[in-house]
Amino acid sequence: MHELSKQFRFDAAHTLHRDIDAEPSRRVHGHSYRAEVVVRGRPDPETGMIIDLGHFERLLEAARDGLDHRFLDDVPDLGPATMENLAVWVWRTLKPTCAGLSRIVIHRDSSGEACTYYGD
Ligand SMILES: Nc1nc2c(c(=O)[nH]1)N=C([C@H](O)[C@H](O)COP(=O)(O)OP(=O)(O)OP(=O)(O)O)CN2
Ligand SMILES: [Zn+2]
Repeated sequence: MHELSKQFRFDAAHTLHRDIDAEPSRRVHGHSYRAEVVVRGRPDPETGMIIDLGHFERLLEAARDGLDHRFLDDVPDLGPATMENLAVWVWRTLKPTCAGLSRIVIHRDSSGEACTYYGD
């Protein structure tokens, strides 16, 4: 069994209601994110690939389009724009087209934070 991964970056703004550092979090502010998408499977014996990385990149474009340079508070079905919810949103967006989807990791590199979602 193999795992193959590809990443995309997006920059987005949001507000967040929380009980610590509440005031700056409630103001509109932005983050740079890196999303890592992992698929799991056996390479096709003829192609030697789980999925061609060119196809993989095109599938990921749908998720990137929905998040990059967006106000995340307005993204349908996201809920509070936490890394947890972003991971679920990317999973739900890719699941119908991305066979063998195994996990989504949302990174915020500037602060050394990451959240991983393995599906339900
Ligand atoms: N469990 C989670 N907790 C928090 C999340 C999250 O996604 N999941 N997100 C936030 C906020 O986005 C908040 O803006 C982060 O604030 P803070 O950690 O104070 O960091 P900075 O805004 O200073 O980070 P930079 O990216 O370096 O500007 C809070 N909690
Ligand atoms: Zn934030």
